[in-house]
Amino acid sequence: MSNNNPQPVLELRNVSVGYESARGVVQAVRNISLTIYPNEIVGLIGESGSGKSTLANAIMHLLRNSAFLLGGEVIVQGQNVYDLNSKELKKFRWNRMSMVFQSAMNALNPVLTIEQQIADVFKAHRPQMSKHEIHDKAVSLMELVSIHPKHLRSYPHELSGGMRQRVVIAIAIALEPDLVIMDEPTTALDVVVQKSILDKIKELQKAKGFAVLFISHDFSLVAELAERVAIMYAGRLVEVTGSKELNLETRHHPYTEGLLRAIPELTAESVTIEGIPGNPPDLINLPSGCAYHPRCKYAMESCKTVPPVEKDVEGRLIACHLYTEEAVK
Ligand SMILES: Nc1ncnc2c1ncn2[C@@H]1O[C@H](COP(=O)(O)OP(=O)(O)OP(=O)(O)O)[C@@H](O)[C@H]1O
Ligand code: NI
Repeated sequence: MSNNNPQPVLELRNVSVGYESARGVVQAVRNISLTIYPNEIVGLIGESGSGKSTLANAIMHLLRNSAFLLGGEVIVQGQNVYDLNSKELKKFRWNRMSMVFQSAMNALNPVLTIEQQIADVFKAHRPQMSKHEIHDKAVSLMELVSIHPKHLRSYPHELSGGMRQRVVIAIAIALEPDLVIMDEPTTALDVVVQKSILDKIKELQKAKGFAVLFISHDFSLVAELAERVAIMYAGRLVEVTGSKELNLETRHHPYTEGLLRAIPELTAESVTIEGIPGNPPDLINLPSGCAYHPRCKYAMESCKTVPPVEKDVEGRLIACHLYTEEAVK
């Protein structure tokens, strides 16, 4: 890697997260390392339960209740997030990094107008701003996400799902953070609205220059939006690839390949969905070796015993014995 690479916006170094449970510690995130540079949109995908939201909460230092950081470092703009005290953390969040939570559009406060909810962000983080300045900011934020400013006086229930989601995105970028994590921001919306929100995210990202970690379980959506895609299985990253390479002509991790085969082929005359046989594993009792081996059609002896480490395969990072020298021998 060259020396003139800019400082990463986000650096995850061997991040692991656990949940205390009656059955023991559920290790939902295992040893994840990932770097995101300024202006990048990186997708994070994986089946339900693979640990995507847990990782997002860990980045925001918002692990709650039974969840805790088991190990590793989260570095945002050069700052280790876990070195901040709670006062510093409050400042850091929303100013430097923000998050659009899973089903956030239903989390807007039903008894406050949109303007009150936008204003709350500025009141909390920019106490020196006057009411007039805050109002002007609220108007320009609404314009930024293409909602008529008259809706500042509306209550959430008076807006469509797509508009509410735009409001939530406006709030997330209100303080111009460097990193915005979006956890399934379009899942509950119909395809047309989804598309318009994706276009809006791209447009805002270009205009404001923040980096995005975009979480989804929809491969085609992520491939369209992100330049790079990280694929998660049972708490681990199994592959990090350029989205242009997300096709079956390129060699991938078998899990990535399975996900790609599961996408309906829209260009073909008939729609075929292969799907991946088997179920996601029990995180307390993970299969030995590579956690994917019981579902993998290429599984070899070594896959049952030796956990694969990430290897550079033609510019992609893949953790699979198919690509390690040991297996090639
Ligand atoms: N409070 C909890 N206690 C114990 N285990 C939990 C708890 N919350 C989540 N988990 C475990 O952590 C794993 C990861 O959950 P997480 O919500 O991060 O997955 P996800 O990839 O975001 O899934 P989805 O696509 O459904 O949002 C789950 O498989 C679940 O078993
Ligand atoms: Ni989730």
